[in-house]
Amino acid sequence: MTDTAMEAASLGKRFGRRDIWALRGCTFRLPTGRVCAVVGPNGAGKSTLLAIAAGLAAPTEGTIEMLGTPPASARPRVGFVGQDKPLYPQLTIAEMLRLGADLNPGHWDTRTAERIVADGALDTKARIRTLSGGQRTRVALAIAIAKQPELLLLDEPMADLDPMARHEVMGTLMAQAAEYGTTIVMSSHVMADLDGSCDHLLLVSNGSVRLAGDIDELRDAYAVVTGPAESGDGLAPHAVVESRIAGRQLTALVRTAGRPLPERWHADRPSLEELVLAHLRASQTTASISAPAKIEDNAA
Ligand SMILES: Nc1ncnc2c1ncn2[C@@H]1O[C@H](COP(=O)(O)OP(=O)(O)OP(=O)(O)O)[C@@H](O)[C@H]1O
Repeated sequence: MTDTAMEAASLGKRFGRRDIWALRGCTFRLPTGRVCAVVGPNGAGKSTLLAIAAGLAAPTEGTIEMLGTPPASARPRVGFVGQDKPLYPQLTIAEMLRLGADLNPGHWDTRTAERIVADGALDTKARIRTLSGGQRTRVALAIAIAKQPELLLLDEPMADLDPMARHEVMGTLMAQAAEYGTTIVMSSHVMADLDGSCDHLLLVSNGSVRLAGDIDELRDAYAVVTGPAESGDGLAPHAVVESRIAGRQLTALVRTAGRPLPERWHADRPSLEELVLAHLRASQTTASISAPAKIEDNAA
């Protein structure tokens, strides 16, 4: 047994021969038993990372291990739902679930699969090709979860779901994590889906990991500070990730790492969204970072 769900070292992926990298120099470690949000703008490299983790694409350079082994050998212990929700359109839902059972002998929980489908009020006689995007997502999730994986990789699982279905599916995922200790790694653009549900963050931008670690620890290590614009120099000992001036007031995200701030500054613990947005804006104007803003949870 390993306590590491996913570990990458200098991971890189280049598509084609052009010198354009979808991922480059990604080093991080994700412990088991966590619900990890993979966040980043369009084209950041999230899907590429999840496809490599699922064993569906090979890295160009560097290494990645899933549950202590290469992705291909971890596959029986990993459930993956990609953005395109690969299902057989000509099969009915019932036939699709039976196929899932046949492909996962000894690793299949029929009741869970049927419950997740029933929660969406789906008719199991309906053919996959007649389902909406959100209904397909539900069937794909039912299959991935019924496989009883140790690790679930989900690429934007909420994208096609309406707000009520989102809430309900997130509840199913959290129950799975709590009951079986399943590690969940999911990408999303919707911070509201992630805040309060995820306890670990992997922030990817331009193919690099900008921030990684336990969300509570990250929020403790940073502060949103406000104060008079002319006293901005007083922040100098701290790493300023991003700062903005509105009128006479300066607002900044700083990495305090527990060190006290000058008294004239008002400091608040950042929300997950504030942490993410400040790092993303800073990654687009790297000049505004006065010290390395990236902290690793536990760099290998
Ligand atoms: N099969 C491919 N061939 C060539 N380039 C690719 C391929 N797949 C991805 N890319 C490129 O790699 C980069 C990262 O893409 P990726 O799909 O991983 O981003 P993403 O973070 O998942 O984006 P989104 O949030 O829009 O889904 C993009 O520039 C994309 O154009």
